[in-house]
Amino acid sequence: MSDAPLYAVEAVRAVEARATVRLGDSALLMARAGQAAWQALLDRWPGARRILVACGPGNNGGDGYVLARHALESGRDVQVVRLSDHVPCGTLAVHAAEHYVAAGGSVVTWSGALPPSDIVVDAVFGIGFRGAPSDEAVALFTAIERAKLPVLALDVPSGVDADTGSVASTAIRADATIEFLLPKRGLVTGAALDHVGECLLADLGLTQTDIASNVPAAEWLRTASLSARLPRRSRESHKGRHGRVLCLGGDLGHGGAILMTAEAALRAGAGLVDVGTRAEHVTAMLSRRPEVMARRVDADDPDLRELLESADVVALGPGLGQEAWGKALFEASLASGKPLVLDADALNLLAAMPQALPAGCVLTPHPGEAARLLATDARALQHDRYGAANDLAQRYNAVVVLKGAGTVVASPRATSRVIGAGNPGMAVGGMGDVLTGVVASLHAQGLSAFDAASYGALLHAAAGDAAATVAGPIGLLPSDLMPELRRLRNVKEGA
Ligand SMILES: NC(=O)C1=CN([C@@H]2O[C@H](COP(=O)(O)OP(=O)(O)OC[C@H]3O[C@@H](n4cnc5c(N)ncnc54)[C@H](O)[C@@H]3O)[C@@H](O)[C@H]2O)[C@@H](O)CC1
Ligand SMILES: [K+]
Repeated sequence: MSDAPLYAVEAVRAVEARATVRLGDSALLMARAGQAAWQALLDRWPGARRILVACGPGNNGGDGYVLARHALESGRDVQVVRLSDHVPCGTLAVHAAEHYVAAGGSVVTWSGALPPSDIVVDAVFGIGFRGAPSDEAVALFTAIERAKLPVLALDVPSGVDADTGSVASTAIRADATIEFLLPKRGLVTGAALDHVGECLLADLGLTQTDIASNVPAAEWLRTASLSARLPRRSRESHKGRHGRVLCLGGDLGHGGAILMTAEAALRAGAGLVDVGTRAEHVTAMLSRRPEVMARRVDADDPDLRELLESADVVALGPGLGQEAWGKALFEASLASGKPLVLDADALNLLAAMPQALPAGCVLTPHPGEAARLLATDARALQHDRYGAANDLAQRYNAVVVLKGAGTVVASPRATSRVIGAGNPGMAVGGMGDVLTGVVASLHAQGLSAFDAASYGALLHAAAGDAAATVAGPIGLLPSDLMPELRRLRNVKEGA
């Protein structure tokens, strides 16, 4: 799969309105949605005989009634279940329900137990879902989950906010979700990823004119497009042409962090990599990775100034600590005016001492660090990852890589990007140190801060996916990514 534009719900509604006018029939999109969903169900679960369709009150429920009618007309045993207050409202949903009943379909009000079935179709809420589900809806969602049947969600798994990716306390977990019209940005990041299952798209016959002026809210980056985005090398190149990265960090007890950053910078193609760290770590680093130029640095050290001067990009933060030594390195780096990639304790120091950053900086916070920078809490921040990443990018006039499932990369001046790769095995200490090195490396090799952050995050996630294929995601180590970074960095465009 290649990169794809993603849309906000407001844009989806505008496009729907334009397509409806063009088609001259307000019911046609719903008819196509229900038909496409029925076809998707047949393709994936051809043996399903007993089909349970949970229908809500809005047009998502309307899509469910259309699917139910197709299933009925195909000779399946169909049951629509709805909550007592989920009587269809709105002309389209009312007509779809009437049509289903006229074809001989039955509807039962949910009484606390699910009728026997082979598959559940979730048509309770779509893009119109807001707030929290009622107690009755929570009980229905819980019963569906406990039934352990395959679930096909129509447009959006009910309980998920298609705009922000925020998930209600209880929400449908689908095996597959068939989105209608356009892919929605909320379904590819954060907690939503645990609910969508396989994502399918039915564009319902949209034309480019329907989409027209609706700009995408985000761009979804996929591994397949990675090789085309990375800098190439000419045959007559030399080490001075591929950027010099200075990695600063590794306070006592944390020397491994900055070594992983440095090694990742090399594996991602930087020509020269220096490390400024504690004297105690230098010998160990040189014996483990002699290609790294490791030196002791201290505050007000002429060596530190010299290192900063010769660097193209500074990777600052892994294992830095927040004591006097770390603070001195942090302050010297900011004063140098060099482009910085700030991670870990460099972000914590920035949160404690907010200040303007030099041009071309990248921040790589996990949700906890981002929450500290925005003076909020991580749970609240996770309810709107796009909003949080954008707020940070504006506040610091820097590129922001908000890590976590569906990493969001925001720039103060461009449409956000979301990483469509990565796996839960990457949730382990040290992965962020590797990411910092990769981003700094690509930045030093000439990519802009935004491209280095985006394609660096994609390269890192793709390397994590490749490494996880060896023996599964659990137990994956950051060092396992190193050979994969190298391999992916050398994949030829189009290969
Ligand atoms: N927008 C489009 O482009 C198209 C939309 N279609 C379908 O229509 C859906 C959107 O329809 P609607 O705008 O009617 O919205 P939904 O059907 O998603 O949900 C809105 C209904 O749910 C209720 N509701 C929302 N949050 C609730 C909560 N927390 N507790 C209880 N009730 C709640 C609302 O009061 C309203 O009755 C799409 O997701 C899609 O499935 C399709 O028919 C085809 C085209
Ligand atoms: K749904």
